[in-house]
This record gives sequence, structure tokens and C-alpha cells, in this order.
Amino acid sequence: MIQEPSRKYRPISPVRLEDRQWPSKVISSPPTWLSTDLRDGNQALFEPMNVERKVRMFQELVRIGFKEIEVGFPSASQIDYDFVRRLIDEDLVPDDVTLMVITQSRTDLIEKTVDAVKGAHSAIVHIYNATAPVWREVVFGMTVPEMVAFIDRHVRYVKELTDARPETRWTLQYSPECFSMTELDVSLQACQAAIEAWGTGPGRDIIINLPTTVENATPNVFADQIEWMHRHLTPREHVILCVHPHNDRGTGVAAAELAMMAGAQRVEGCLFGNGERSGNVDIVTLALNLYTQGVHPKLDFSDINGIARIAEECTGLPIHPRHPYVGDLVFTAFSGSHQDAIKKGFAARDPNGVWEVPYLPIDPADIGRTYDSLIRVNSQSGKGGITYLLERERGIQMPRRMQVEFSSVVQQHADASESEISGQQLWTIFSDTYLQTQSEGATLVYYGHRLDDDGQSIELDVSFRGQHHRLSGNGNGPIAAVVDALGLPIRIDHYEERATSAGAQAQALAIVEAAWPGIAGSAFGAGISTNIVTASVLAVVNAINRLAARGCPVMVEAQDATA
Ligand SMILES: CC(=O)SCCNC(=O)CCNC(=O)[C@H](O)C(C)(C)COP(=O)(O)OP(=O)(O)OC[C@H]1O[C@@H](n2cnc3c(N)ncnc32)[C@H](O)[C@@H]1OP(=O)(O)O
Ligand SMILES: CC(C)C(=O)C(=O)O
Repeated sequence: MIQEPSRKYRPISPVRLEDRQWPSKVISSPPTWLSTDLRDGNQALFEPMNVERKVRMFQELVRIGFKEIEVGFPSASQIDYDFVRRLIDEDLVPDDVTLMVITQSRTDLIEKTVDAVKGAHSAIVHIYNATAPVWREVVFGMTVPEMVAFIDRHVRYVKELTDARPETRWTLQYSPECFSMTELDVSLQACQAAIEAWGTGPGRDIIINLPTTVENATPNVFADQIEWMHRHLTPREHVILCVHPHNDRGTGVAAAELAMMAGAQRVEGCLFGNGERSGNVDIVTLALNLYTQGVHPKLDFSDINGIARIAEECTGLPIHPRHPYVGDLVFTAFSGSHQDAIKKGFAARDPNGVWEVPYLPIDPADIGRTYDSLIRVNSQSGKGGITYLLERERGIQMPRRMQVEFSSVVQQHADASESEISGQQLWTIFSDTYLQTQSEGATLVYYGHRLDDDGQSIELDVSFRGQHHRLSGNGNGPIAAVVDALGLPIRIDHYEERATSAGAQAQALAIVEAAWPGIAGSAFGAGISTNIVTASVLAVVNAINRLAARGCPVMVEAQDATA
């Protein structure tokens, strides 16, 4: 990079529009959408689509709900020509869908283009020429009046050819290519030339399409340009004002949104932002942005993953994992505070109410995504996400202090592995920590018990250091009886038990917090069994083993009845 970029790059001149109206406008209805996946998107691929892939993409675009689809540049490519003919000859175009075909403003190309859509019930012929100073001077060698005459001549030629085929309902689309780099009065002259040559008026609309062929300014500048054109084009009521934003500065979506506020009625773009260089504007993002404002975009993205896979297959280009709405990671929270807020948001949510789950701008279910991968665990995760996953996948609910303790165990694993912890790994860590406890050389192993009918006297079979022990104890309940049987000076600070699943074979999860006053603080242990008492005994034994791992003596030998 150079030290003084101002020597090399010029800033854009702002538009003089002191009374601009667009900043206070709100988009309350969707624009007419035009998909250019099969034209601008296709011309930007390593390997442009063949006819089969184009048909597949076309059918998907129709299914999504596009009513206007730019299907190709038939005068430039035989594949495009054959594809358009196949759509028409095989009657693949629904009655409410209009094909658009593009051509440069050259008579030979216009002829072939109009010919390509012969027999279509309706068609848009799209012609363009670049209007910006560098193109006028360097590419075409034309003055502005010469350019205006050039547009007039070619639009009249389209009119002549299309008038001769009244079986098709024709619309003209004219684009001053590089509009955002063109002086506004020159753009206006170019567009008015097309409007007049087409005979625009009642029953004969024209589409004026204003592109940021190369995005070159902040979106507010584009919005000013659009509002200026919106005010000056005439007869405005017969002009469908359209925008065609590219994304060179990464602000294609913003440019399109502000342009709609400034008067654009139609937007051209591609699925997931495919297209030349940094892409055309992403129609999916635009549409779902509208949806999250409560405005139905009239495009159906309820199966966004399915659409993404078809787009990837047809274009050969992968979608970035962080691409808005569709990326594999956009409904995933790794960081602890986000996980915590999302978990609480889901718990507090009224399924019939307004969507207010923190950090999630849209309900993933509305676009066919599930909550499965919503919360994932890595070294940045806190107890919120960890407990959410364990609860969702295993029905495990932990008391708060145990959540805090367990999250630090998980953090150690995540730090050590330097990778994400899967749901299965999380369960293994939980199981190793609380259910299958071991303390080196001194693990108490539970074998069975017999509880008296009154639930207050127990006989307990355990082994310790390879020796079997039958212990007996009493208490005001099974837990107290077990503690008594073991003969240990422990205190049970917390006990809870709940089913981890429903039905007759439901498993009970018991959680115990046992403290060994003066030696080791407290430790949690858990037990799972279809029998509630067994689960509780296991929980006590596991808590004791965790205390033993911290150095507490496990004194079963003292109580040994039958060794
Ligand atoms: C911004 C966009 O995305 S616009 C769409 C761009 N897409 C494409 O260009 C893909 C399809 N195009 C093509 O395959 C070719 O350009 C073809 C087949 C249409 C024409 O090919 P060629 O006849 O070889 O012309 P070539 O591509 O070199 O174009 C250059 C000529 O077209 C002229 N030209 C360029 N754009 C236009 C236009 N919009 N209207 C009229 N003439 C134009 C140039 O001035 C140049 O003329 P010159 O030869 O008299 O100097
Ligand atoms: C032909 C025009 C609309 C175009 O594709 C562009 O300017 O990007």
C-alpha cells in the first residue's frame, strides 16, 4: 500500500440534495425482485453453468417465487441461446414468470436476442451501454450527444423487432452501465432517450435499471443518486425504477436498502451474493432483512439449506460459514455470555409472541434451520451453553454450583484439545466427572443394596481396594442410611433427583453434593438408574470418590460387616 492513497484514488463527489427524503423513509413492502443468477451470476463463474445446471437453477428460482428472471446473454453464448429456447419450447416457464434476456446495444446482437425469446408469453429485453466518462471516452469514443443518439437508435431497433411480434408481451429494460460513476445529468439524458424511443406511456412501461456496476461510494451517496433520478425521470408513473447493486465495498445490501428508501421499486441481484468480483447484491439477505422487520418478502426461504446446496451445486462456489442467515455458523454461539442469554431467551419465549431471543435476529425455524447447532462449546464457552447442551441432548439439569464447577472442567478439556467439544464429548466428560468417578487406588464401587420397607435401614454392597464389603446403616431416608452405612463424617449439602426422560422406563438422575467438613470442601456426584434409590446411592458413592480424590480417607474398612 502507498503512504498517500490520495495521490492515486479520488473520493466520490457527494450529491447536492439538501432536501433528501430517503433517510426518514421505512421499507414497508417488498420490491419486485429480478434474479440475475443465470446471467450476471453465471458470467462470473470459473465454469459457467451448462444447460442442465441452468434448468435446475431456473426451476429453483421459480420455486422460491421469483417472477422475473434474467436467463442469459443469448447472443453471446450458444448455451444461453439453447437454454432459453429449451425453457420456451418445453413450456418450462410458468404463466406468471417473465424471462429477461440481455444484450449490448448492437443491432446484430439485438436481433439474435429478440429471436431467442420468440414464442414466450412475456419477455423483457435488456439493453445497456456504459455512460460514465472513462467508458464514453476510452471504450466508445463518443460525446454525450452521440451517446444519446446511439441509445435512441438501438432502443428504436428493439421496438421495431418486438412490435413485429405481438404474440409476446414485451417490456424494455434500459441500463446506463456504470450509473453510479456517471454525472447525474448525463444518466438522466441517457435514460430519457430510452424512455422516449420506447414510446413509454400508458400501457407501455419501461424498466430503468441503475447499477453500481462497480460499487464506488458509501450507500448514502447511491441513495442520493437514486432519489435524484426518482425525482427527475418522466413520465415517472410509467417508469419502473430498478437498482442493480454490486458489492465491491461490501455494502451492496445497504446500498439496495437505502435505494429502496429513495424510490427504487425493483431490485436485481443473485442468491447468496454470487456475481462479478465481490458479487451482486445478495437477494436472500435483502429478503430476510425485510422479513425480520415484519415485511414478507414474497420469496420463500423456508428451506434455506436446501436452496444453498442447489446454489452451491450449480455455481460450484461454496457459501461462507458466516454468510448472513445461511452460513453454517450463523446460528451458533460459542461465547459464554451469548450462550447464557440465548438459553434464557429460549426459556422465556412465548411461542406465539414477538421474537425476542437475544443475539438471534430471526427464528432459525422460520428458514428451516434447527436449534441443533445453535450452541456449541469451545474454550470461550461458559456454563450457559454447556448446561444447555447437556440438558437438550441428555436431559441433564444441574444445580447452579455444579454448573459452575462443571464448566471449569469442560474449559480445561477445551483448552487442552484446542478444539470444539462435541455434545458426545461433553457427555463423556460429564460421565467421567460425576458418574464413573475414580480415585487412584481407592475407588469405592457400588454393587447393590437392600432397603427396608420403611426406607430407613439399608444393607449396602460395595468393594474397596479389591475387597467386597457389606455395610449396614440407618437414617431418616435412604441417603442418610447410606452415609451412615459408610460410616463417613460427611454432610449432604444438596440432593436432587429428576427424570431425564419420560415413560415407564424413564431414567432417574440423582445429584448429591457431599461435604467433608474441615478437609476438602464439597464435591458433586451423580447417579443414573431406572431405580430412584439406586440412582441416589450411586450419587453418594460418586461424590465420596471425588472427595477421596482430593485426599479424604474412605474408611469403609471400619464398618466392614462381612468381608
Ligand atoms: C456489467 C456487465 O456485466 S455487462 C455484461 C457483460 N457480459 C459480457 O460481456 C458477456 C457476454 N459478452 C460477450 O461474450 C461478447 O462481448 C460478445 C459475444 C457479446 C461480443 O463479442 P465481440 O463482438 O468480440 O466484442 P467484444 O466483447 O470484444 O466487445 C467490444 C466491442 O463491443 C463494444 N461494446 C461494449 N459494450 C457495449 C455495449 N453495451 N453496447 C454496444 N457496444 C458495446 C465495444 O465498444 C467494442 O466495440 P469495438 O470492437 O468497435 O471497439
Ligand atoms: C448490465 C448492467 C446492468 C450490469 O450488469 C452492471 O452494470 O453490473
